[in-house]
Amino acid sequence: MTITITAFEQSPDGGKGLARDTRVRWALEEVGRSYETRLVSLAAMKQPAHLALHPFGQIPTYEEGDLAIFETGAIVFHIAERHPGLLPPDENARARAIMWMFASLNTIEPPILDLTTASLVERDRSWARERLPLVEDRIRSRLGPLSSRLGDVDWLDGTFSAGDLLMVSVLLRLRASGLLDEFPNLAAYVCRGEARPAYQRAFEAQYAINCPAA
Ligand SMILES: N[C@@H](CCC(=O)N[C@@H](CSCc1ccc([N+](=O)[O-])cc1)C(=O)NCC(=O)O)C(=O)O
Repeated sequence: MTITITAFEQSPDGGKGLARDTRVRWALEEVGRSYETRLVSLAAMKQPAHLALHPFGQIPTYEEGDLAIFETGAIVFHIAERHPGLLPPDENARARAIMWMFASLNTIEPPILDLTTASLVERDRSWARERLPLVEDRIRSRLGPLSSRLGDVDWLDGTFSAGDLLMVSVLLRLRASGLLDEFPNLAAYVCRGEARPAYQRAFEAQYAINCPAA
């Protein structure tokens, strides 16, 4: 059955691959599944047709037959459960890969999202300059243990998994801040993820939408 995802008609990042449809594209490319993309404008996201699919009026969503789901982590997990290549067959290794999926979204991403808020949404507030270093230090308090745990291996738990896909995707958003460079093994880990042919196909697909002339 055809898989259809939704993505920004024009991504606010101009095609840098930071919007969450890239994570779903990457997962589908890793398992070799083709998919269609329905592009949605910011206005259309808030209209009944899309809200019926995504109660919060966002992207991405995932449709296949009579299944329709939202929430990137759930979509990636759904893809990983139904196709080999993103979760190991060994039960304990599979549980650890799922652990890293949750860790990326629940432990690592929240302070990174807070940095986006602090540096973009709140930057003109009187207290913004005072708050920013606190936000950055909360990110460092997560990156430090993650860096130590990764050490000098390629992936978080043996072979590449959906846990790495989501962790690399979360860390990618930090690159512009310079914080990632304070942890060279994490910066190298992100580059390893970006070097994967599946990621490159996913990136090119979203880039082609946002920069068709290029
Ligand atoms: N928890 C949900 C969050 C989904 C979400 O935040 N979607 C964003 C796009 S990806 C987040 C995102 C947006 C923009 C950039 N960027 O760099 O420009 C990066 C990431 C969205 O639809 N925003 C429109 C809205 O909320 O009205 C999930 O993981 O699926």
